[in-house]
Amino acid sequence: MVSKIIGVAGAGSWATALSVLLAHKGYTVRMWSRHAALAKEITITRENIRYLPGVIVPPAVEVTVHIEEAVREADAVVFAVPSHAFREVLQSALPHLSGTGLIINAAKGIEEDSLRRLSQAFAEVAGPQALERYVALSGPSHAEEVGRQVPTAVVAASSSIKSAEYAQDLFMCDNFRVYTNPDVAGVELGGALKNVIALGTGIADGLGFGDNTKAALMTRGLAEITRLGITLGANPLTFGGLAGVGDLIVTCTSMHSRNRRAGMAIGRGKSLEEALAEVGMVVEGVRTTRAARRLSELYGVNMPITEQMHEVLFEGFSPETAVNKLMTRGKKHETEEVALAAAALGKSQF
Ligand SMILES: NC(=O)C1=CN([C@@H]2O[C@H](COP(=O)(O)OP(=O)(O)OC[C@H]3O[C@@H](n4cnc5c(N)ncnc54)[C@H](O)[C@@H]3O)[C@@H](O)[C@H]2O)C=CC1
Ligand SMILES: O=C(CO)COP(=O)(O)O
Repeated sequence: MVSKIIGVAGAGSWATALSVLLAHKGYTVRMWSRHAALAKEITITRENIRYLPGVIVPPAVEVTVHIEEAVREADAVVFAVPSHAFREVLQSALPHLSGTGLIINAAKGIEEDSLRRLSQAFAEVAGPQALERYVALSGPSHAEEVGRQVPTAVVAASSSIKSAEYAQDLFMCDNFRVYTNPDVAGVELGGALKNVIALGTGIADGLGFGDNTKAALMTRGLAEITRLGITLGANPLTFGGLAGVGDLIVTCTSMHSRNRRAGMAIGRGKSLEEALAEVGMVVEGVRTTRAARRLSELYGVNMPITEQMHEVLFEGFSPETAVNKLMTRGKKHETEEVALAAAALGKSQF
């Protein structure tokens, strides 16, 4: 059974692409924008020119500035706001949500202060019993391509297989294939941590390095993502899936990636602030670099690329110095540290 009215919290590129997809599937979509001007513009022009130009927004997508209107009658609500806004937006929506509808979170990040994954933030706000209605939607899926109906595959993760399958049915269509996965931690960590590596590959591109460098960063990036993930209780197999290596590939190589584009600007000599202004949309990897570095320290997980990203973004080191430090680290055995993390599996308190 699928729902007829879907609320969407957010009106950026991902919220718009998902709203369009859901409208094409025949649902009524109620999208919430915090900006009245944007809501009005989309309603009149049927296009989100600022965030997703060139994609027609069907009449079945209604735009409102009142979150209660977007979620009140909804059978399921999709959250597609930046991860740092998720908790706050959820809190404002919560009193108006039905007690039974599905909550699908499409944001990719880790809370910077609490170090919580977004399902953990959700449980704190809505109560742990509500987690069975929570689904994390992740995987390689740039809004610009989903908006053009380019074939795309993603993953819906939930502790409840029923909820994951409900989300699968909700989104699945000829050009949007949805897999389910019970490993919420792995799916959330894969989706968040790949953004740090994408900033790094962007910097490498901006510096004028080649494909060898990119492949090295992606592969060793996946190794450190997997190490942290395993330590935090994720299933190692998830990192070989769509929310792991799949999203890492697309974000590190795509011209659409906001994280990669911000990295490229930094590699070409721009400051972080200049790079963020140039991209003009949320660059999740910046906050996630801080969170991931703190998690790596807290849990004693070696994450050299994340460490260097932190030095470049926040400690004033040059990208060239970071590359040099990574290349001249002590000799390593390729799989040793992942094996150690796997051996410690089950010991995490997080
Ligand atoms: N753009 C994409 O292709 C994809 C994005 N995502 C994830 O979706 C989330 C949203 O990303 P985008 O749509 O790209 O961002 P965006 O920058 O295109 O849009 C962000 C939207 O959130 C609103 N917003 C910003 N701060 C807010 C706050 N404090 N409270 C409420 N609303 C706020 C903005 O006004 C805007 O409407 C991120 O976590 C991102 O990683 C996931 C998959 C694909
Ligand atoms: O997560 C994404 C694609 O799967 C979007 O990545 P960016 O935020 O870097 O554009």
